[in-house]
Amino acid sequence: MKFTKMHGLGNDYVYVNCFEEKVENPEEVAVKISDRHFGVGADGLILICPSDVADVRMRMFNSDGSEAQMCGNGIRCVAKYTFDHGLARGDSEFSVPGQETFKNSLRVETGRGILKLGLAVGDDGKVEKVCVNMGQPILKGEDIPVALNLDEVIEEPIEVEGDVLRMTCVGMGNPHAVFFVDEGVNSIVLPKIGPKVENHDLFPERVNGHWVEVHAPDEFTMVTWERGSGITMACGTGACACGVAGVLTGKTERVTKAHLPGGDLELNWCEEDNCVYMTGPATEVFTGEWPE
Ligand SMILES: N[C@H](CCC[C@H](N)C(=O)O)C(=O)O
Repeated sequence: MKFTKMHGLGNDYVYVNCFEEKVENPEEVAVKISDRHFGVGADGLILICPSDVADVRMRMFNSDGSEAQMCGNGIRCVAKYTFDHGLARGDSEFSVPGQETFKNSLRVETGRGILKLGLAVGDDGKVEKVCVNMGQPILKGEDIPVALNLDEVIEEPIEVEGDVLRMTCVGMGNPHAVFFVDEGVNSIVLPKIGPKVENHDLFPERVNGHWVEVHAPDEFTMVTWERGSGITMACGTGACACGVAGVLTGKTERVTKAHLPGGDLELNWCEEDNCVYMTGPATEVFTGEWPE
């Protein structure tokens, strides 16, 4: 099975072009291929598949084999692969309301519907940066899902490891729990608190956890414990959830820069269409053959 290793800010996945390859049991392949000692090494597996309703379809599997509805860093790499490898032409325009316009765009079918994205193409004709319309944030507790009968989950108390933390929950197709910390994100012991949050009883489908330090109304730093993958260098859907949580809690504005361990993402929760726009890089590292 041919694969391409790509990453978005160090959130790295093994990508398989399913226009050419067939992956029988992606859940099992994801676990084996993600192993950083006995496999290729990645945060998971992403399949780029034909679609009847968009240019391509993305299926995303965490390193524990669980399938997720969306992946922000992943969809930027799917767009880059699709354009660079000629799976689709991407020759229609894309614009962020009141902001920049991209002359190349693609539509990707995901677990949360069809998402549109703009491509910034370099002089070499390859995609360098992608602006994704990530859709509208999901705020109602039961839709995120989190077992709280609330229309919005903002700074709600949750007991973790004997401590009471204040949690803001946002869905981006997948579930996110956001914790604002005053003492700085370097104080967070992710291997200890991450799994407790991921598997907390309040989350029927588990959850991605993020700890956020706000520096200014337009800038924050975040660290992540991902559902199904643990600590990652970046989480695109998570960054969007943190950007939305910042507005809901009055801690940040709608346009923010997120600093993640692997680099920065530009976020804009657009008032005009209530959609979250995320802009960041996508990188192709190497290709290879997986023996099975
Ligand atoms: N672990 C996530 C999927 C990957 C999300 C992340 N890598 C991103 O860039 O959005 C989940 O199970 O919901």
